[in-house]
Amino acid sequence: MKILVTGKEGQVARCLADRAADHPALELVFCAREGTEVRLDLAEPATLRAAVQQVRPDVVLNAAAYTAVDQAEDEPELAMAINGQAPGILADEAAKIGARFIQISTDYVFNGELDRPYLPSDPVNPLGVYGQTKQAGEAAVRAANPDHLIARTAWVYSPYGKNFYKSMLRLAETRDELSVVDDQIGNPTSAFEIADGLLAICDDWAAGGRERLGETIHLVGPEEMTWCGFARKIFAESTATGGPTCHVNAITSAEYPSKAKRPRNSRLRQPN
Ligand SMILES: NC(=O)C1=CN([C@@H]2O[C@H](COP(=O)(O)OP(=O)(O)OC[C@H]3O[C@@H](n4cnc5c(N)ncnc54)[C@H](OP(=O)(O)O)[C@@H]3O)[C@@H](O)[C@H]2O)C=CC1
Ligand SMILES: Cc1cn([C@H]2C[C@H](O)[C@@H](COP(=O)(O)OP(=O)(O)O[C@H]3O[C@@H](C)C(=O)[C@@H](O)[C@H]3O)O2)c(=O)[nH]c1=O
Ligand SMILES: [Mg+2]
Repeated sequence: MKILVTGKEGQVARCLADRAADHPALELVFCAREGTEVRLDLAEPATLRAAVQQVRPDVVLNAAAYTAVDQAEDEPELAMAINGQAPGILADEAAKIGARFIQISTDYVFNGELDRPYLPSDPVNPLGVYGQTKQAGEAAVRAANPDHLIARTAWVYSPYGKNFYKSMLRLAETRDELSVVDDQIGNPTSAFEIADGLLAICDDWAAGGRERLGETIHLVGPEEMTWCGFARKIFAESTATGGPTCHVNAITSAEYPSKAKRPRNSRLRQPN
């Protein structure tokens, strides 16, 4: 089964590539703005339709996105084109050739006011531009292609790209103290867990199954903690392996001003 993956250097895309060898029934074709045989720019609709027509996959997996949460507040139109509109165009082109569509979405579609982990059925109400654009992307995919899977994840870390885990270790090289917010709680998620979860579903599809088709699921790591707790865990592990460490001060979100407001409660749960 051929899977067209958007993005190549992103965290999830790199982990999908690393895991591909464990899934002999799946052939992954990566496309990005540059450096790939098939060129795809989510901000250029013509390249989306052309990429799907050129590769003619069985599944399109959209692993690329505009992920700069604060910067999105300053360029909402570009973020909306990439996260809100492009997924619908790709899902529509996939539908035209009978291909299924996988969209990755985020905890930031919720406002975080609920006092329990969010279920897929809970209403969305994003606080910032990034979340609004990802919500629009979800809606566009549902409307364009009934054979979709929307997998919401959160707080992604990996050895690749930019993420909180790598930022903490990098900052610790030059600092012996950091202040990290302790009033936002969520589920840190390894990009490898996301890759494994999505590829297991694709294996089912390749074998003729319809697992999770038409569903919105929550695919996150098993533990819940605050960003401050996550930072302390990162340094505890780093210390144990002789890596850099750092003292972590707990602060409130009000003490860490940022352009975009983040949800207080980002926890996601999958009911079954
Ligand atoms: N990171 C996180 O904490 C979370 C991420 N998600 C979602 O998971 C998915 C994967 O995220 P993650 O792997 O962390 O993302 P990354 O930020 O690591 O990578 C994003 C990728 O998207 C590509 N991209 C950005 N703009 C375009 C464009 N116009 N055309 C083509 N490609 C583009 C980037 O390419 P380039 O290298 O060229 O810039 C990059 O490869 C996304 O849908 C994201 O919204 C959900 C929850 C949490
Ligand atoms: C670097 C740093 C961050 N923080 C805070 C800011 C923020 O609230 C939190 C995490 O920082 P980040 O920059 O990783 O936050 P952010 O980029 O908002 O992370 C989000 O990215 C998008 C793509 C998602 O979809 C979300 O699930 C989530 O992972 O930690 C500190 O308190 N101290 C620090 O020194
Ligand atoms: Mg960030």
